[in-house]
Amino acid sequence: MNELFYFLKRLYILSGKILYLNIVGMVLIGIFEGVGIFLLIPLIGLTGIVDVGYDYSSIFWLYSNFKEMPQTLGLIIVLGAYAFLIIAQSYFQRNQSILNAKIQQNFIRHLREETYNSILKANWGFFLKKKKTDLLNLMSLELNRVAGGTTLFLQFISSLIFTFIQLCLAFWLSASMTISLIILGSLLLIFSKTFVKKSKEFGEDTMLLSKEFIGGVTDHFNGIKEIKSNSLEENHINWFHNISGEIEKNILNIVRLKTLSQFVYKIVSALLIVTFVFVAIKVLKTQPAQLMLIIVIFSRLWPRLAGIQSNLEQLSSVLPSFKSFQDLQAECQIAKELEEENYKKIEPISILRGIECKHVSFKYQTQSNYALKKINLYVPTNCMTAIVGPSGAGKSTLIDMIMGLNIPEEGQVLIDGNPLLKDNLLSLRKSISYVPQDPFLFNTSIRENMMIVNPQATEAQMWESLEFAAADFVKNLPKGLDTKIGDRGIRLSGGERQRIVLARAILRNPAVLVLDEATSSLDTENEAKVQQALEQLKGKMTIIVIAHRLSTIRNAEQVIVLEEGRIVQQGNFNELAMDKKNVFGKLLGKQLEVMG
Ligand SMILES: Nc1ncnc2c1ncn2[C@@H]1O[C@H](COP(=O)(O)OP(=O)(O)OP(=O)(O)O)[C@@H](O)[C@H]1O
Repeated sequence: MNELFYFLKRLYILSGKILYLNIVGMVLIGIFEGVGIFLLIPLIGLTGIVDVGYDYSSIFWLYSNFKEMPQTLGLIIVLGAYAFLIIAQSYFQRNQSILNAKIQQNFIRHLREETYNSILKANWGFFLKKKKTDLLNLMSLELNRVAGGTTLFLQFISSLIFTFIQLCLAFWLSASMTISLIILGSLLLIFSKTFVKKSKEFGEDTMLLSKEFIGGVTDHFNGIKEIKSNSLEENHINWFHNISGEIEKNILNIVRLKTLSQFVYKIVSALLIVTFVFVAIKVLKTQPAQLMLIIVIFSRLWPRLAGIQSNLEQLSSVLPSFKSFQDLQAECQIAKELEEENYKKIEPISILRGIECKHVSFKYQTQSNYALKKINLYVPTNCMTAIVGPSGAGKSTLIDMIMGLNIPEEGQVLIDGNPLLKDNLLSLRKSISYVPQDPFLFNTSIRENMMIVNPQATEAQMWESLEFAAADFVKNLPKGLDTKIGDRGIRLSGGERQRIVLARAILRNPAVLVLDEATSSLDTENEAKVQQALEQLKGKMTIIVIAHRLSTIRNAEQVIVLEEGRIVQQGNFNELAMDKKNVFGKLLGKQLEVMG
């Protein structure tokens, strides 16, 4: 129940006054409904049309006045009063529904924004641990379940208030009968405990299944090319068939449980009512009018109690979703890169001398071996530094370390001699443009993709960057900069995508340009063009390049050679190339062999 109280607290903080207003509305509706029901029988009785066989003077002060009135007038007044109560109740009910929706939507919007913000503001370590599709599932399906849970929760409060008011009125009419009713109601709620527990278990299953479903389907659609080209459709269709079956089974289990609890609940209530009526007539010698009241009390209160019990079950099945939000928020809090108020003040850092790694070691949480071991490295400002080495040597890990994504386990990263800490981490990233091997483009126009990094960029600046990145093919597209490029830029070739992302990186005019295999998909001609462009940047920008194709780094002022997480060589391209026996010489030798 912890998570429920946590969300109740959040609901209270976020809704404030509106929640009080809603509760007042609930109380009013409860009173109108209660009064309406309890007045109906005695009021009709006092008009004399029906003999209820009971004198209500003791409880209804109006009774004696009405007795003197002509029957028709009395009836009109009584029915008018009843109609007024119904109208007032419906009016408040409508407003309360709107208030409920406002509270629910406000809460969900905050929860959605708050979770999204805290996810985006978490550090890189958080994303290395998390499955993206789990986050997607949480932000879509689970959020909807939490939204449903908030509605249930408000309904639950409303049922409790209604029950309380009805019980007060019933108590006023007959204390002994109401006490017996409360005892019976409590017995029923205790008996519902097993159902509530089982509902929670099914709720957990629902959450796991939807996680698996979203994860699987997203993976399949992301890898659709591999699926189609390797004829893997059958495997995936089978997987989908199985998970759909499990989802169906889970839903049916929930419905079975819900209907079973309702079924048992109704039978037990009927038996209790029968016993209660028997005891009321035979033991307590209750009068017929009071018996009528008992039936009214039962008929109104029992469905509400059944509602509370079913609300409890449904709420329990949503609790796992509440809990996963609570856990995620706690995880994000731990992984937070910077305090909220400092986010707005981030300015790009100016690096005057260079970035240094001093005795840096790093290990991924899931690995037993160190990905980087005792790295000592200096990246001078406005020079080109290349990082080379065999696959898995730790090149990308090192770049992620320099960008402040990976935090060293030992050693330090220094910017102009100052340690890279939480305070200057985001400022450093503001001055970096990073181009990965598999560049990411948004499903929109080239123009919008470029403006994401620099919303103030002029058309001329955009063309200049595109030209710089040898992406002048954009000129020949029928819609030029306004060409829509599809999901992740699917309507462009790999090389075209790389050039646009490179142009985008340049448009940001960064102090540091990081290229991780950023020209691997380019043909020789375009690669040469990019080489020339990078050459122009030398002396104006710090460039860090990872490249398997060693021709790309021919002009680098410094080459760092990594092997199994260690720097094994360091120096200028030509110097390193001379020694044919070392790692760099061998890498170069192999590439020349392949090229013939
Ligand atoms: N997210 C991760 N979680 C766990 N281990 C990782 C992760 N990323 C990389 N590694 C491991 O760290 C080591 C270095 O990987 P890294 O990607 O830095 O190598 P690389 O030199 O860039 O390789 P490549 O040239 O193939 O891209 C490898 O052993 C790899 O398996």
